[in-house]
Amino acid sequence: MNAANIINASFSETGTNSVIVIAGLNHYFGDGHLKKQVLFDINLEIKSGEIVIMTGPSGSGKTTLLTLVGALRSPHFGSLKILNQEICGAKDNQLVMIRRQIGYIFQAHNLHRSLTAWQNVRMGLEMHGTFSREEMRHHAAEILTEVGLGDRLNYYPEDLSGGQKQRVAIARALVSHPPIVLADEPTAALDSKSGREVVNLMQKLAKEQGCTILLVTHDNRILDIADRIVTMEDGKLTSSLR
Ligand SMILES: Nc1ncnc2c1ncn2[C@@H]1O[C@H](COP(=O)(O)OP(=O)(O)OP(=O)(O)O)[C@@H](O)[C@H]1O
Repeated sequence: MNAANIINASFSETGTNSVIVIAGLNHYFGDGHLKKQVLFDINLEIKSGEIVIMTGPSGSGKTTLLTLVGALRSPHFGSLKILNQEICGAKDNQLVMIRRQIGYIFQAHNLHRSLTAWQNVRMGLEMHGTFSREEMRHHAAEILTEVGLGDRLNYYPEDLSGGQKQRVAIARALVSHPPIVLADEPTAALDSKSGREVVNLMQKLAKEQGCTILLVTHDNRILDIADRIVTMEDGKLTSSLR
């Protein structure tokens, strides 16, 4: 059984379908007199397959919460369970295992400039170490075709438009069918038409794969893809709308 299977097995044993459970979470930056609390008593539960959008003013703590959910840093106080694994106080190797279950999409697509679209997406599978070279080639080509880039497999990022690059990033995040996808301002660098295409694509693939999405955005034009909208203000979750 590999790392991913161990997590999936323990998740299904719980009988719950909440993939993200946050309770009484507090987080700080800095030390001593520079110590500043940025998240205050966050409580949030996200169910399997839900698309949740988090909005709120700049500096309110959205990205900080997203990086904690992504196991990219450890919370200071409270409880944060991802796929039934406690992140608070988790060891580095446990955090690495959890990260393998999460697809990340950022504002800047973060593609490797020296790799083609196909190679960039294949990287999303290589870290799992469970796919043969042929399977990786096949799955990468298949998902790039699904996002409308079947004729751009061998293009380098610099030869693709902003929207196409973001579609490669979506393909890379979703190629391994992760149970959770986290997206930070995925449309911020795109015009409204490309932004709409990108979120429609994320919604379609997520619903097909049954994956949960937590997406941070200032872009009011894409709020309609959410099953639920939560708002962060001054480090506190202030509202939750369905
Ligand atoms: N690494 C860090 N060290 C110190 N303070 C930080 C760090 N990262 C963020 N902060 C502070 O934490 C607070 C929340 O920042 P965060 O980036 O989470 O907000 P945000 O809501 O995502 O903002 P934006 O919408 O502008 O991206 C801000 O006051 C920010 O200055």
